[in-house]
Amino acid sequence: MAATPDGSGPRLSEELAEALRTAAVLPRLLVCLDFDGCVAELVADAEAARPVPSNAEAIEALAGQPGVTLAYVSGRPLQTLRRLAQPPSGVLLVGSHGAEVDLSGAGSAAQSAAEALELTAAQRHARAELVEVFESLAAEVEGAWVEHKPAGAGMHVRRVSDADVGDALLARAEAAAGRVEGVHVKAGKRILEAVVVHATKGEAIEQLRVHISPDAVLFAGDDVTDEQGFAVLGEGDVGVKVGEGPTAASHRIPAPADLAAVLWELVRGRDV
Ligand SMILES: O=P(O)(O)OC[C@H]1O[C@H](O[C@H]2O[C@H](CO)[C@@H](O)[C@H](O)[C@H]2O)[C@H](O)[C@@H](O)[C@@H]1O
Repeated sequence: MAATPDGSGPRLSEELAEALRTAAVLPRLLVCLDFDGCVAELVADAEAARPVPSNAEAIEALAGQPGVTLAYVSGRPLQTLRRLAQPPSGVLLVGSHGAEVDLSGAGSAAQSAAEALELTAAQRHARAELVEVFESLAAEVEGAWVEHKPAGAGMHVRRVSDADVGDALLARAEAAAGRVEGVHVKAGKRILEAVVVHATKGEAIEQLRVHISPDAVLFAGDDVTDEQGFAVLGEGDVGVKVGEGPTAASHRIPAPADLAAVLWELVRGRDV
């Protein structure tokens, strides 16, 4: 059953509901959301990922609240994030784990080429080498594919039928990326990303905090890279880990379908 504006549907822990009610009444609230595995379910075809409909509805409602700023903080390239998430206007966008930022709040409206990530000659060279090496490794394993990203490349193995074969490919990709100068590696869910620009979700959230000056920050995410986001949260902030696994987040919900209940709790809290 999907979460609804009146609070029926999935139930949150009392601790999380209380933390949300406390945050909801503050004058300025910054709500940062990871995309894949948080707003959208994880799917085999990365291009098919879309917000869970009840999450999209709650995001629309929360984004329209005075004093609330919503931001997607994602590993997706900015343009892909905009196309797949279809954010309402006013929503800020952070892509490529923080390497790409759109603070215009233009929502899903198309942006100019001016926002393209600028790489140095050395970074361009390293990125090209990464893409080439990853493509040749992926060609050896059925189902593996390489996502070409502005700051690097991602080796995907979700479609590799044998998990051990996928894991072995991720290990080979990590070793190969380690041999390319200036490359940072990020492990994710059935993906190994290698990037030529240093950026973390923690730094991105701190940048948004300076930009917005909120009284509290909520960050929800599901992946290993989201832990750097949870790490920069402080007293009065709310961290929500989606799904299982170790986390520094103070609260947890079982799945992306439960995120709407979190967002509606904030909407209701601001209405009182
Ligand atoms: O920070 P996020 O918004 O969570 O983005 C992280 C990566 O998400 C995408 O990959 C993941 O989702 C895919 C679609 O569900 C799934 O097929 C894949 O296995 C996951 O790792 C995306 O493709 C990456 O570029 C993002 O960095």
